[in-house]
Amino acid sequence: MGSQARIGIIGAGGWLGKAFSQSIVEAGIADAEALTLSYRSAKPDVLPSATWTKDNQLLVERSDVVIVSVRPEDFPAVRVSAQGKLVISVMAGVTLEHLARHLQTDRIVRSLPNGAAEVRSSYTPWVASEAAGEEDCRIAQAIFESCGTSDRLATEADIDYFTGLTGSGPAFPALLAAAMMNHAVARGINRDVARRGVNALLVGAGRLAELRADCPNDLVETFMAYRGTTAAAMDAMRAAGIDDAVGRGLDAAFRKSIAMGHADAEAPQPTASA
Ligand SMILES: NC(=O)C1=CN([C@@H]2O[C@H](COP(=O)(O)OP(=O)(O)OC[C@H]3O[C@@H](n4cnc5c(N)ncnc54)[C@H](O)[C@@H]3O)[C@@H](O)[C@H]2O)C=CC1
Ligand SMILES: O=C(O)[C@@H]1CCC=N1
Repeated sequence: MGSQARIGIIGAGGWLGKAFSQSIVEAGIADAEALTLSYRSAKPDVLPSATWTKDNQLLVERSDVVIVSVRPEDFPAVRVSAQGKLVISVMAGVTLEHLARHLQTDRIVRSLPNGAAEVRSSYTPWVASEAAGEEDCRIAQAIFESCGTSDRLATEADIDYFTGLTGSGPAFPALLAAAMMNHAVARGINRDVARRGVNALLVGAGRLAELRADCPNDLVETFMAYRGTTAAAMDAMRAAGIDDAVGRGLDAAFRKSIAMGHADAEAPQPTASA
């Protein structure tokens, strides 16, 4: 398919759809002219030389690869036949089996990027259906790596697990940062100063992790070794159950992803295409 791959993105006006459409062009996987992008209400004002449409069946017909990037609850209303096409889903909880049945193709890649795709720093795990060939997997991986890093996983259950671990993952440092900011403000620290300080440490911690490429446990141990303020804080956080809280959160995300897949299986079959 090379640089002239014809790629369609259903839901290209959204957070991930917009990020992928831009990163695909930036990485030279497809020219903007080879992209067909769909939206539901207002036409986005990015990539003006791509073809923008509200007609998802037209999008499929104009594309060799179709990326589905609508919210899971909006997927049943996407009534298209993608027979013979490679479909790449980024939707949480929608199984390979449901994708194949609903979109009428057996060439499927199910993936789970994260919101850092917007800054080309997603981590995107993925699995492929049996009928997806080597070239299908190659282009899928190139698309994922246009906005970060990626790994092919062994099983679909692993995708359900990674949905919480890395798909939802950027929310968790944000949750920690929000708790820190709330604590600072409750102590009477000026809100803007607290926001700048906490945002800066979030970015700094990310850059440190990128530079050192350590296992997170090693970074924690480096701080613990001072036996100073940081160790006092982390000992107190662990005693309060931070490891247990994180484990419970990841288990809840895994269960939710599996439950979304079961809800799909029980959903009524689509009756029409286009
Ligand atoms: N945002 C995130 O951090 C992550 C999201 N995901 C998954 O990616 C998918 C998209 O998520 P976001 O981009 O965050 O959601 P979003 O709500 O920003 O984007 C979805 C877009 O799809 C459009 N849409 C809905 N039905 C449509 C239709 N029939 N035709 C054309 N466009 C339609 C909506 O108007 C919206 O612009 C979801 O399924 C989500 O589970 C996966 C990993 C991370
Ligand atoms: O919360 C969600 O369902 C989506 C999938 C992973 C991140 N956002």
